[in-house]
Amino acid sequence: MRFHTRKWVKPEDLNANGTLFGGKLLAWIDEEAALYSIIQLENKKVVTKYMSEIDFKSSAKEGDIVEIGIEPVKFGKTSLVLDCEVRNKMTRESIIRVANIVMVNLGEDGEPKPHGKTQIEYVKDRLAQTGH
Ligand SMILES: CCCCCCCCCCCCCCCC(=O)SCCNC(=O)CCNC(=O)[C@H](O)C(C)(C)COP(=O)(O)OP(=O)(O)OC[C@H]1O[C@@H](n2cnc3c(N)ncnc32)[C@H](O)[C@@H]1OP(=O)(O)O
Repeated sequence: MRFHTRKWVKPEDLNANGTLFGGKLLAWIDEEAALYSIIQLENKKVVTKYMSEIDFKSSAKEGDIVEIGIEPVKFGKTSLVLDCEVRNKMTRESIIRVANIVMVNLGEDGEPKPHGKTQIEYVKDRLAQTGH
């Protein structure tokens, strides 16, 4: 799994217990999954359809740096299924794992639309194909 994004845990991200608020972490995961899908599917109309069991394994505290990892599990017809893990950058301890996040590719009408993708694509290869 590649850990693309880092976040710094700030005072506004904390719960009453003084640790990272779970809802904030889920918002970061949702945004990461959406951005990953937008880039892979080359469409900005992508929505989150489903998230599997959410397992908070450990917490993070103010000042910690967490990193968000994501990898595709399956390219469906209109969907892209992702696996996501967030871990503490210093200790590498896993904080949360969401094994199945289903993102759906939409057309202009807001209905699911086949994305035509079957595997990960890298931006550098896309640029090479267009002669950049
Ligand atoms: C470069 C440009 C920059 C642009 C800069 C943009 C910036 C961007 C910033 C970030 C942005 C953040 C964005 C966050 C993302 C949201 O927060 S999205 C908001 C929350 N989500 C929603 O509102 C979605 C509400 N749900 C719906 O609208 C409808 O359920 C949907 C998604 C259109 C799907 O409709 P449906 O009738 O269920 O469709 P259906 O054809 O049955 O299924 C579609 C696919 O989903 C799968 N599926 C359906 N139900 C399930 C289920 N329960 N479990 C598993 N899979 C399922 C199906 O198997 C199917 O997959 P495929 O076999 O085709 O691959």
